[in-house]
Amino acid sequence: MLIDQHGRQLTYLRLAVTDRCNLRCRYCMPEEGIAFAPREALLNYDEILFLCGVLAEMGVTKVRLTGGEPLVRRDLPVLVRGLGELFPRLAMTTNGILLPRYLDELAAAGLTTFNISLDTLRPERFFQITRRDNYTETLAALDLVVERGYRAKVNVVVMRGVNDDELVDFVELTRDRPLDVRFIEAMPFNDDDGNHDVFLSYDAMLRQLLETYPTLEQTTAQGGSAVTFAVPGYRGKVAIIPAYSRSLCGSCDRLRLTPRGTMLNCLYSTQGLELLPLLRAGIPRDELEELIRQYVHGKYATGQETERREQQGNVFASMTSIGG
Ligand SMILES: Nc1nc2c(ncn2[C@@H]2O[C@H](COP(=O)(O)OP(=O)(O)OP(=O)(O)O)[C@@H](O)[C@H]2O)c(=O)[nH]1
Ligand SMILES: C[S@@+](CC[C@H](N)C(=O)[O-])C[C@H]1O[C@@H](n2cnc3c(N)ncnc32)[C@H](O)[C@@H]1O
Ligand code: SF4
Ligand code: SF4
Repeated sequence: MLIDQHGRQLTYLRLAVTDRCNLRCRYCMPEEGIAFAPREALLNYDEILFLCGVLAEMGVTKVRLTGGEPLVRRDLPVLVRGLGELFPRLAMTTNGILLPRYLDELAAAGLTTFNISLDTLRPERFFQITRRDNYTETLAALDLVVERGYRAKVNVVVMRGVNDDELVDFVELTRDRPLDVRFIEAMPFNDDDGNHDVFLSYDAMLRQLLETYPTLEQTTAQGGSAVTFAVPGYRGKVAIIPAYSRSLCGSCDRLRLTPRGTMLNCLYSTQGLELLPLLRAGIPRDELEELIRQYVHGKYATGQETERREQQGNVFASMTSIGG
């Protein structure tokens, strides 16, 4: 089992398979992109599956594919088939653009839970936020996933003065559809990303929701990445993710693997365990397991503590290097 020094068991791996993306969301990546990893700097599928086999034996039961945009990595369904043999729970976070093309193959491989990122329901605003013109495709992906009966969540990064006038429109999506709409705090990850300027806190979002929906009920105890609510009578749920406030760290069960093969024990970690060179040097499995065990054990109590102890200046050019 993977247990940290605070007694939390880590059972959930967020696997970022690429740092590339077909969008350029302003809160995530600079317009010109970043210095993307060349192919040889990425973990290949054999390496990913080997590592995942080790982690499955150490108690990881759930994997979420993320990125960058996971669906731009070539032959992704091949990887998903391999992961499907290792883990009972497989999920993906995606911008949806390529999802209709791969949905059947992914579902056959065991992937039936999709978090789709969509920050606005207005086409012209979609272009302003993502710098690309794919509103129709993203919406079509969401419709398709719901129509096929798969579990779907909609991720909305809320930005003050940009899309914070759309919270009610998003909640209304849950009236007749079994969707979770999740409002996410915009997380600053370096000094230049502009996310401080548009930040709207968990508390401010909740206040805004209660003005229109005074009967909003909290439906979960705190846990996972979100606090979940429901409007009585609506089919779906509404949630808020305190990505920056970090109020849910006490029950954190997450471990991350970056596209370049670095293990991170927190979203706010910058000094991870670099596994790619170790794998390529042929590290014996028992030594690898011991290193992972020690690294996980050192996980700090909160994201704030991780940030305080580890971050030195602008380390990440983009959220795509971490996977969110
Ligand atoms: N602070 C913090 N934020 C997180 C963490 N995991 C996810 N988030 C935030 O939540 C956003 C949405 O994450 P998703 O990729 O949809 O995954 P998830 O919320 O873990 O999804 P579930 O498995 O459905 O709970 C991310 O972009 C982050 O901003 C976490 O461990 N810590
Ligand atoms: C990095 S993306 C990768 C997966 C996929 N490309 C997508 O957008 O769904 C994962 C999640 O992180 C969120 N995200 C990216 N940058 C963020 C930021 N600065 N603050 C909060 N969430 C962010 C995205 O909205 C998305 O829901
Ligand atoms: S949030 Fe997702 S879709 Fe948007 S740029 Fe980042 S990786 Fe791409
Ligand atoms: S900030 Fe770090 S410790 Fe807190 S929930 Fe996120 S990954 Fe876990």
